[in-house]
Amino acid sequence: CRAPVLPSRFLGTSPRQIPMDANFHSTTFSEADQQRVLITGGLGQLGVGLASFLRKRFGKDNVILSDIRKPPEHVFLSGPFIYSDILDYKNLREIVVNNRITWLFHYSALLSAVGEANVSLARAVNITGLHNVLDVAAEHGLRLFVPSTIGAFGPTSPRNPTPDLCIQRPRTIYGVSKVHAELMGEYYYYRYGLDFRCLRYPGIISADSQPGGGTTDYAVQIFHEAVKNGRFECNLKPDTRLPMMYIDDCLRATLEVMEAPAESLSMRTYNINAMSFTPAELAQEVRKHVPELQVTYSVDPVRQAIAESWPMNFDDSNARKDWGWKHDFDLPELVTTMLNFHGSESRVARAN
Ligand SMILES: NC(=O)c1ccc[n+]([C@@H]2O[C@H](COP(=O)([O-])OP(=O)(O)OC[C@H]3O[C@@H](n4cnc5c(N)ncnc54)[C@H](O)[C@@H]3O)[C@@H](O)[C@H]2O)c1
Ligand SMILES: C[C@@H](O)[C@H](N)C(=O)O
Repeated sequence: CRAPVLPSRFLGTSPRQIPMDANFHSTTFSEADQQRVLITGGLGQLGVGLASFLRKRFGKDNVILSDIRKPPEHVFLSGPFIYSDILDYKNLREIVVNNRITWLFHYSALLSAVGEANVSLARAVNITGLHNVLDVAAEHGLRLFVPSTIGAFGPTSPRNPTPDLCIQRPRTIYGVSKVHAELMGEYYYYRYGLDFRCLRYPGIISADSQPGGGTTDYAVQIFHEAVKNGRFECNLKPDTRLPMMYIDDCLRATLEVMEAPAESLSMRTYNINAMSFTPAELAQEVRKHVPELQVTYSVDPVRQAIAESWPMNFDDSNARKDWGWKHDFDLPELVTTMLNFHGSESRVARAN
C-alpha cells in the first residue's frame, strides 16, 4: 500500500506534508499529453542523442538538455540548453518549476573507470546527486528515468546469463551507486508513489559521440582507429565477453519504457540486451570490412578486473515479455553502421 506523504525536505521553505489524497498531477489531460522533458548530464556519450530522439517525439522546445559543461556550438544551436549541477538542489528545483518539467531523464554520472580514479567525486555525483533528483521528482510529480548498468552486478552474480533478480555485490563505486539508485527509486515508488523507471544498459556503442571513461569504451574506440589508421590497441583481453548495444536501440528502449502503460510494468528496473561479444570477435567482424586492421592488446588491469566481474550475457526476457522490448542491431548491423558513419566522416575530412 503506497502512501504519498513526502518528507519535510520537500516543498523547501514550507515544511508541510502532502496529504494522502494529494493529486500530484494537477495538469489537464491535454497538458499531460505534451511532456516537458529535462535531461541531466546531457553532454556525455548518450545525452545529445537522447535529446535529438526525444525532440522528434515531443518537439524541439519541449526537451531541455542540461550539464555543467559548455555545450559545443551544434548542440547549443539544436535546442534548449541550460546549466544544471545536480548537486545544487535548489537550482534543480528552480529549473523543474520554471520550465514546467513533467519527465526527467537523469544521465549525470561518473562511469566505472573514472569513478575508480575519483571515488569521492563519484560518490557525490552518483549518490548525492541521485538523492536530489529523486526528491525533486517526487515533490513535483515527475516521471523519472534513471539508467542503471551491467556494472550493477558483481563477481558473485550469475554471469552467463545474468537475470533481473539475483545477487548484486558490485566492486566499483559506480556499480554500488547504481544498485543504490535502483533500490532508492523502487523505494520512492512504493513509499511515495514516484513513477520511477530504470533500465540496466549494456555497454553502449555510438558513432558520433565519445564514451565518458568506462570499461566498455574499447568497443567505440576500435571503429575510430580502424578507419583512421588501421590499427587499434585494446585495453581488455581478447576473450573478455560483455553485453553491448547500439545507441539507437538504447534510446528507443528508453522512450519505450517511459511510454509503457504502468500496468504493463511488473518491475521498475529491467535488464535490456542486444548482443554480447569479445574484443577478438568484434575485431574479426570489423576485419570483414577493413581487412588490414591490426589489433594489439595492452591490458589495463583496472578495466580488466571490472570487466571480469560483470555479466557476460544479459537475460532481458522480462523486458521482452512485459513491454515488448526487441533490439534491431546485432553485431553485423552494428559494425556496418559504425563503419559507414566513420567512413563517410573521414571521406568528408579528406575532401576538405
Ligand atoms: N555509455 C554507456 O555505455 C552506459 C552504459 C550503462 C549505463 N549508462 C548510464 O547512462 C548515463 C549516461 O551515460 P553517458 O555514457 O552519457 O555518461 P558520460 O560520462 O558520457 O556523461 C555524463 C555527464 O554527466 C555530467 N556530469 C558530471 N557531474 C555532473 C554534475 N554535478 N551535474 C550535472 N552533470 C554532471 C558530465 O559533465 C557528463 O557530460 C549514465 O548514468 C550512465 O551510468 C551508460
Ligand atoms: C557499461 C557502462 O555502464 C559504462 N559504459 C562503463 O563501462 O562504465
